[in-house]
Amino acid sequence: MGKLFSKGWRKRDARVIVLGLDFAGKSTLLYKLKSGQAVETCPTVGFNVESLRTPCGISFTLWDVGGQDSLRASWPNYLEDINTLIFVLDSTDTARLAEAMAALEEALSHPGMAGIPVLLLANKQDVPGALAPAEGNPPPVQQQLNKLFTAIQQ
Ligand SMILES: Nc1nc2c(ncn2[C@@H]2O[C@H](COP(=O)(O)OP(=O)(O)OP(=O)(O)O)[C@@H](O)[C@H]2O)c(=O)[nH]1
Ligand SMILES: [Mg+2]
Repeated sequence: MGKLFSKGWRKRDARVIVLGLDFAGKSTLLYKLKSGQAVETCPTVGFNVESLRTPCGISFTLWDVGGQDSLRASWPNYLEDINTLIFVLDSTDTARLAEAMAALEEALSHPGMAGIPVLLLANKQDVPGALAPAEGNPPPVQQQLNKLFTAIQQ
């Protein structure tokens, strides 16, 4: 341990990346976690980043990356050396569910994602008509995920 410190080693905060299609609610989540309040957002061009600390004292850096179609080509750049991926899904946007799953699949195929925990956040559950996590038989989101994880394991 002494050797590590003498070489200038320092524990860095966990790096958490938030991805998802445009309008999914990523920036809203970031600023809600940062300030505890709902803030008005604009579409993100590039990224927003904030340092956060959990109530039990764990520090982490949350990177919120723009989700517009034209920005998704840059996502791989954010997936190097990360600790967790949060993928935000707009549960009201059934028309783009397949597109969201394809974007998640693409992100998961990045070599840096091997062994990295992923949280899929089904956002906007307050909106009437939002896809519920257990809706349908099997639920549409679960169905898409099953397909996705089967494809990844092959
Ligand atoms: N009803 C409801 N609206 C939400 C929720 N989360 C976000 N929104 C709204 O969804 C819209 C888009 O939110 P953003 O946080 O800007 O979306 P984003 O994922 O950052 O979008 P990009 O930056 O374009 O990738 C805004 O009008 C938010 O107020 C939620 O949980 N419920
Ligand atoms: Mg945003």
